[in-house]
Amino acid sequence: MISVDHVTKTYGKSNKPAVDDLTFSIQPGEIVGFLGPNGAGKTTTISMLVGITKPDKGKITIHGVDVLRNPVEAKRLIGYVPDSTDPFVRLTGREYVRFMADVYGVSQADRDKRLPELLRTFDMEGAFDDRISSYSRGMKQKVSIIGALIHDPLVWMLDEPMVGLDPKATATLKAKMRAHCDEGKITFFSTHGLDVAERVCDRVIIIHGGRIIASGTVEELRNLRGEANDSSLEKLFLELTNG
Ligand SMILES: Nc1ncnc2c1ncn2[C@@H]1O[C@H](COP(=O)(O)OP(=O)(O)OP(=O)(O)O)[C@@H](O)[C@H]1O
Repeated sequence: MISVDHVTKTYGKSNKPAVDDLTFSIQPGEIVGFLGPNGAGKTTTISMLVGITKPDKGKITIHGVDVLRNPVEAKRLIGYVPDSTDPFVRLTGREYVRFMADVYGVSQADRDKRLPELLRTFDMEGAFDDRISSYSRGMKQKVSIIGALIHDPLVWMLDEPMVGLDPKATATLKAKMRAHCDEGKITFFSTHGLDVAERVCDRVIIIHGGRIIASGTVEELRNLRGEANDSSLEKLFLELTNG
């Protein structure tokens, strides 16, 4: 389970928190979509969940491990796809994934087992020895995903993972997310793709101005708004975020 308990973060001298008293939990087996307009606080939240950004207040635990007190143990549980792979452009795809496998202490046997399958499913066999700087946006995203999954983490934290992916890769990722969570594991991902969120998520959390404004299944959000059964997540989202 992921537990986020009254977490607040204000950057620098800003007088407005980027994330303001956030509380939510995610249960094993759930795919949870994190939605919100630009600047709502999604990346800041994910960055705190993976232990990169330190909250000013509050507590985050991943399967009972406190992200601030036991950062290394917490990071072992997480596969993180950041919203940018830019720092790694000088490496080849293979060097980057090897680096990630080294960081997480993945055995050679596990690499040999997982890597061919990941390369095949994301169609990256041909370009794996090219430099990341030569990759398209979608190929960068795929290599970032492969690097995040090479240690077979229990919890996937994906910051806008579908950006740049073609329809086949998007479908592949969605299927992998479902299979992962059907084993009782967790996927938490941010997205602006409301159609994708509606189809793949067990639950969505909507953040606006650093605060959660809605959380639940699409069905529950419809009931909350008194909407008809065929009301889309896009319609609900626009209504909720327009005040
Ligand atoms: N490093 C930073 N320093 C100062 N302010 C920041 C920093 N990162 C984010 N912010 C501010 O915090 C707020 C939340 O930003 P964040 O990137 O978390 O939003 P987001 O929901 O991920 O947005 P988007 O959908 O555009 O990616 C914004 O007002 C942003 O300007």
